[in-house]
Amino acid sequence: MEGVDYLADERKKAEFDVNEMKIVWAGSRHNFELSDRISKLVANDPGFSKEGRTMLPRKELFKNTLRKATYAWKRIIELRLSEEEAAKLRHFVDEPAFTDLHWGMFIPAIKGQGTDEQQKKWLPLAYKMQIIGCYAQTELGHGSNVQGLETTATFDPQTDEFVIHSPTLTSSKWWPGGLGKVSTHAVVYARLITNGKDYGINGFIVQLRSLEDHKPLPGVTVGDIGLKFGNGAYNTMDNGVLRFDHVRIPRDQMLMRVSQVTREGKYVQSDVPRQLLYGTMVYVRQTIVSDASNALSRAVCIATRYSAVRRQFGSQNGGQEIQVIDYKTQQNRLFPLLASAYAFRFVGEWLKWLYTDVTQRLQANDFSTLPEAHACTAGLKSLTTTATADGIEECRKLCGGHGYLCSSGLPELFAVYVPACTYEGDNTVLLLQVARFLMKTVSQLGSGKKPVGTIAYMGRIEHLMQCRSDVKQAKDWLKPSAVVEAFEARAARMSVACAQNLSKFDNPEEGFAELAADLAEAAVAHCQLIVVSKFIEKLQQDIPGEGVKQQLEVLCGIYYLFLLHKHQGDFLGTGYITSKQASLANDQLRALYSQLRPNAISLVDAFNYTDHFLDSILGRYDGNVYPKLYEAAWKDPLNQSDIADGFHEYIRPLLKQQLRTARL
Ligand SMILES: CCCCCCCCCCCCCCCC(=O)SCCNC(=O)CCNC(=O)[C@H](O)C(C)(C)COP(=O)(O)OP(=O)(O)OC[C@H]1O[C@@H](n2cnc3c(N)ncnc32)[C@H](O)[C@@H]1OP(=O)(O)O
Ligand SMILES: Cc1cc2nc3c(=O)[nH]c(=O)nc-3n(C[C@H](O)[C@H](O)[C@H](O)COP(=O)(O)OP(=O)(O)OC[C@H]3O[C@@H](n4cnc5c(N)ncnc54)[C@H](O)[C@@H]3O)c2cc1C
Repeated sequence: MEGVDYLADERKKAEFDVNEMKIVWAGSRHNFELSDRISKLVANDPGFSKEGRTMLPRKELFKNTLRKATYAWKRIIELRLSEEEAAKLRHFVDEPAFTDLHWGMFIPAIKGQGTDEQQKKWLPLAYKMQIIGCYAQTELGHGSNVQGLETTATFDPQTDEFVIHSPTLTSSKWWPGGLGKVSTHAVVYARLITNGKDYGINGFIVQLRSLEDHKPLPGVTVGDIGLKFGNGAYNTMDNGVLRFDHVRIPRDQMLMRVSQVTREGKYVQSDVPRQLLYGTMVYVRQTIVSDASNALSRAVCIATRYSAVRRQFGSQNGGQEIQVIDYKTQQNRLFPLLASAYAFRFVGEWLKWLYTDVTQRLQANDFSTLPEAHACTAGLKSLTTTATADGIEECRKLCGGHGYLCSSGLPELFAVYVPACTYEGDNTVLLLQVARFLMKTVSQLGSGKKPVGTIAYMGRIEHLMQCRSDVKQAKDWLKPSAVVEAFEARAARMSVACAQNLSKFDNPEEGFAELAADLAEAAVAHCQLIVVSKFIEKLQQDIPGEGVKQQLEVLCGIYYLFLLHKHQGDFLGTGYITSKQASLANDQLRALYSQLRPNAISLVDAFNYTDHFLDSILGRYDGNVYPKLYEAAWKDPLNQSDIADGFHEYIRPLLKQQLRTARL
């Protein structure tokens, strides 16, 4: 029945002010009002309908994305939206498109690595979308190993130009989003060669297509790399292949903030560290961490609502069966994901602050916090995307058979999200970057250099190596100091153990390679400590709204106790807790699940998602699942006729043959 709220009883159980929680989730009242207004604007505009998206063949799907992206731009201009509003609008349109890379990587690369003059020349064109750009770094042969890229940019002093060339098959650019069919320009990463010397990787702005007829320029070969995982999903994006045959560009299209080539061909390294070349990746990793909570909360919202609607077993005296959300096993799989969505939200907020801080310092030529910013963005990108991709898949399973239907929204969400574990740095490769940072920190302990920021706990290494948990009863696990010390001691001990093992090798690089799996685990422990600490710090702020802080305390407890339970081996193995204390943690975790249960639906309502954005029958706000699933099935193209296409060619002859066989 339309208009009935099947989840109304659940909503009545809430023990907190949902509207205030919406503001906490959004980060501020301003952010809430912005998201609320723009998400409704998109949801109410038929131009942004998602109807039938997963059924479209690739060419139509892609054209539909072009239409939507152009329509979004038209609305942005008509409504005179600010940059912030426009970004929100693209987010709620919810379809990966070339515009993600244009706004998310091409423009930031020019901003971060271009000189003032280069920014003045290129940014206005890009802001008006008079040129469309992408970020062309990865090649067929190398992605993670950026220093191994093979494309060359050789300076020709005769003409004051760079010659961009793809010398081998493996040097073909491969993967850049927006490259295949749309971009007119790219920031291309290539080996800078001048006076016969190779100075390593640098960025260059290269025009790829004519601004008149969109044909590839002479010497440029460009196309799409082919169909990717999942129906619809990331296939709305034209990830591309690109080859250069001695393509010439003016010298001033080398991005020259980090290093320059003079008119005479002299290479000049400015006092800016070379690592700034990787700055766009630091920026995007930070945005990916914020985005993880968006994706995970979507999946959790769907699975939580459906778990309250769905009933199986346990009917007594002809009464209703049990809501599957009341099974402790369901809670043990679902509630930690709900808690993780909130945890990632807050750590994302903090990371944004850290990134803004490091950017301001860089502008003032203070590069001291760059290594920590790199370690935090790399590590948290790895941690949150791995947990989110796994979490979306778990939510699909939590929805049983119906979760496997595209109309649940979960298969597409998973297919769109899962490459986040690979793009912008493979998650294992990134953990090893964190491990290098940790090993460097441990090796410098005692040198007088005081560890600061997220690594400050290492400054108390002597205490952390020998302290023991003083938890005596389950509720002691609710004390923030007990928890932070547990996570600090675990991370510190795992790092020190790795450092001790490394010191047994004559060649440190050989040791690092041999111990890589242990090092990655130490990096995970360090990153989990960051997330837990930032959640606890959030709770120390003044949080208005009846019951809001209490709910966040429950979520925070579930987040860290679930981690403690899952990684019990680390905590026990490093000797910080006893098995009795581990078991008390588990008792407390179960108690928290019971506290969360009546609030579960309202906690996902606090995400404030429209049905358009969720795009899930199982996650509908009103819980009206069964009639809508039934209705949707009949919209499948297979159901356009009672008799299937192909009946006369294939089914009928088969049946006839069986008839003949039967007669024999
Ligand atoms: C449904 C709706 C859809 C919308 C939703 C939108 C979502 C949002 C869109 C996203 C859409 C996808 C967009 C994908 C776009 C790509 O995927 S672009 C390509 C990204 N590629 C990568 O990330 C490659 C990964 N590899 C790397 O980052 C580096 O090469 C590695 C692994 C760090 C190795 O670097 P290396 O220089 O070879 O080696 P290393 O000696 O380890 O490092 C040298 C020094 O630099 C430092 N360093 C390394 N990296 C950095 C750095 N980044 N910063 C600072 N220092 C660094 C090291 O710490 C080291 O320092 P020291 O110890 O010497 O002091
Ligand atoms: C959907 C999508 C969009 C993308 N968009 C862009 C884009 O816009 N622009 C762009 O330039 N690129 C883009 N990429 C490319 C992406 O950045 C790379 O694929 C990514 O950086 C991983 O590199 P790789 O493919 O070389 O993986 P590989 O490094 O080949 O990884 C293969 C395996 O080897 C392991 N491995 C590699 N090195 C090490 C090591 N040192 N130690 C231990 N294990 C290791 C990895 O963990 C992994 O399991 C995109 C990729 C995808 C999937």
